[in-house]
Amino acid sequence: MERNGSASTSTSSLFLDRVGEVAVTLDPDGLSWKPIDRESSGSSCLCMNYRLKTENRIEFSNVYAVELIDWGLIEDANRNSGSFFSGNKFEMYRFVVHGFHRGKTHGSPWTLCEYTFGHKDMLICQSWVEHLIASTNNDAVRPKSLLVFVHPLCGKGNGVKTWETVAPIFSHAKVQTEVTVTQRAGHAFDCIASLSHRELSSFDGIVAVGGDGLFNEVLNGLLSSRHDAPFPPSPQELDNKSDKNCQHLNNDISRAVESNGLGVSKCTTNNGPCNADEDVKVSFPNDWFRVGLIPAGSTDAIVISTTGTRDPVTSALHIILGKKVSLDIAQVVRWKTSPSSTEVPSVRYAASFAGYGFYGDVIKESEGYRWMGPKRYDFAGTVAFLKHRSYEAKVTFLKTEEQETTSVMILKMLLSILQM
Ligand SMILES: Nc1ncnc2c1ncn2[C@@H]1O[C@H](COP(=O)(O)OP(=O)(O)OP(=O)(O)O)[C@@H](O)[C@H]1O
Repeated sequence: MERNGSASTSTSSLFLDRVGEVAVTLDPDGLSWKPIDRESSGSSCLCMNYRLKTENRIEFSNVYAVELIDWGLIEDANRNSGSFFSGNKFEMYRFVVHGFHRGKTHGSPWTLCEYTFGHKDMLICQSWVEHLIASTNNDAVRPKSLLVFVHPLCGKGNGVKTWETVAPIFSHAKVQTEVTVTQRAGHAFDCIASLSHRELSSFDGIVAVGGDGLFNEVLNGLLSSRHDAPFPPSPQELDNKSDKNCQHLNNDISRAVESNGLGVSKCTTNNGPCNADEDVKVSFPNDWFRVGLIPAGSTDAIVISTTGTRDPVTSALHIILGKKVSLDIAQVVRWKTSPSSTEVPSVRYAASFAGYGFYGDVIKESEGYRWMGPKRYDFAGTVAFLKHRSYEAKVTFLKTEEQETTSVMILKMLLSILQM
């Protein structure tokens, strides 16, 4: 690798698979190469008097892995033409730059690409790999170890196949994955809920390969015992208190959330959580643990509202690059029905929607028709509709301390429309 005039740029002559010999240049933002056509120069191969053809380039922000691979073949674009590439000269040390092309708009899928470079000197290949890894790796944001749950029956039954398609992307990027193929509904929930804080903190995140239902299990498994915020006031409390008292209640809740330290894991280092078992407590939300979703379900509403496309490769790349997107989570609390009951309320979390009444019936009904694939929702919806049940609900809400926000105004308008 030769340094050019500028300290931040280096150039070497390497071989690029299916192209031939190229002059490769590394700059602060990416890697470019220009084919070297020695034949047309009519000079010896020691001379760098080459003709420049079209230039090619990949930005580091579009590289997800760089790997040194075995000694092996590099093909010339023109391998039957009897050019400088012949016989054993095809064999050399090689490294691969794994990248991708981003879609032009949000919601277009990202497509994979890879470039295999070679050189007869292994040290030169090694030096390129080291430089490229140093330029592309952002240890602070990329996950290193992930727990993966695959739902084999999701969508059209392609969960395992979907994982097999994206698994090589994780392995090229040296992201370790511990994979569980679910055996039953609730399997992922049970596994995650039963992990100790220490076990959970040994992973950078959890990935669901499936649909919204599996993601929901992952979310609930994570939050069921680790989101220790106080409960919102019960309907009874709301009924019994005046508006003013409710305001106090609301303030109490906010204070309790703050004093619980919600939002920070209690023991963290710059690189994430520390590992002294008794001191580790993983609580949510926090800014290091990730939850990812590789779409393979029937509706994939969560993926559509995040990456914008139902493409497993695009989601895998977002996860590997450590891309973050905030997701609103609703906490749904079902209160005890008898005033004397000492049972704690049952709590669930929802990421895409929480349904009561008709929606609940549709989902329950649709489970029996899973063999229909996504069409089961239309069928179950029609059946639930024809049953013509009615559902009772009362909606109450607390005002925030600030003046009424637009959303509260809209909610009020909606409520008054419903009451008409
Ligand atoms: N091995 C399994 N066998 C049966 N049910 C499972 C299994 N693993 C997970 N489940 C349950 O199946 C439900 C639906 O799964 P998932 O959301 O992955 O697929 P989907 O229903 O096809 O997609 P979507 O939710 O996007 O419509 C989940 O709520 C989950 O609890």
